Amino acid sequence: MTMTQTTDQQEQFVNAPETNGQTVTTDQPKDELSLSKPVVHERADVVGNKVAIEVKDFNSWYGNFQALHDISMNIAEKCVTAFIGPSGCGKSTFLRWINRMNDLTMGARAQGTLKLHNQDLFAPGTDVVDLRRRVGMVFQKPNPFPKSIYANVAFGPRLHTRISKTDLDEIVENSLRHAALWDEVKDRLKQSALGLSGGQQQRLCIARAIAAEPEVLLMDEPCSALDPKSTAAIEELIDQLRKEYTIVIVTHNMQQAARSSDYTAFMFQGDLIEYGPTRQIFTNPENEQTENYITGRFG
Ligand SMILES: Nc1ncnc2c1ncn2[C@@H]1O[C@H](COP(=O)(O)OP(=O)(O)OP(=O)(O)O)[C@@H](O)[C@H]1O
Repeated sequence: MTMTQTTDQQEQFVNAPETNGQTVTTDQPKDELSLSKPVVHERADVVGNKVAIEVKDFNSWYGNFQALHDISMNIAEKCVTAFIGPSGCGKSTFLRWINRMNDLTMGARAQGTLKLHNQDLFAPGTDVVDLRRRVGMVFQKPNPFPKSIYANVAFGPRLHTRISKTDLDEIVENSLRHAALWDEVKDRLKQSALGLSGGQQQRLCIARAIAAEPEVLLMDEPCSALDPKSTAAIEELIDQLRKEYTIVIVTHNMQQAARSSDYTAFMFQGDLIEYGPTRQIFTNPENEQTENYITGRFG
């Protein structure tokens, strides 16, 4: 993997990239919607919040195909940041670098700066297993292990620490409570997680991520496989979790982004087009592409 190290410190402002000569051309066709210039935010979208994740001049490729172009942004601590944009624009690719899941993808490589709480995620010697504990991930399709409900939640703590049964019981209960699932499963902790409904399985996956005491929770379309009631439960949960965790969510659901997030990033064909407070993006976007997308004119 090629990484360019930079020594830049955290900046208390957000930069969306310009389409200057640095942007590498992809083989992806760009239609007329991409012709308007990406907005440059000069300042302050996360002012008032600490920066959890710092991204600077971040590029990513799959083989020769460039999937991300010069992404520069700060992601606020203990806030919800939503990534929106049409299919294939690079949302998941970006998310999967934050805990280096893309290390596992053949041909994936990245260049640029990505820091979590000022720690370079690509610095030599980075403990990727620990990074994935610090940056938990919840996927589109609930993916509980074929184990008991208890064992699913206990999995991370057992992996990372030597822990007594009493302490583990406490972590399991707390995590399930945090994930708003305890009352529904407390009498069947030893039963298979696969017997839970889809919505319950997704909350179990969130409990499993929380049990490892992460700093960041990544959620890649966490509700797209769920019914409206389960979706509402997850959104309510996100609202609770934002008090303790930095949450980065990818969603195709505009209402969900508008309801659940503090900041929204709009991406198109690998570029970060616009980024700012969710209210501003949804009520007064600066870029016509953003407006076209959120009003459903494409995507
Ligand atoms: N493993 C891979 N190998 C090659 N190309 C890939 C791979 N994964 C993604 N891509 C390409 O990278 C680009 C960005 O994909 P990505 O999945 O990040 O988009 P996305 O915005 O999350 O899309 P969606 O909303 O459909 O999930 C797409 O053109 C996609 O085809």
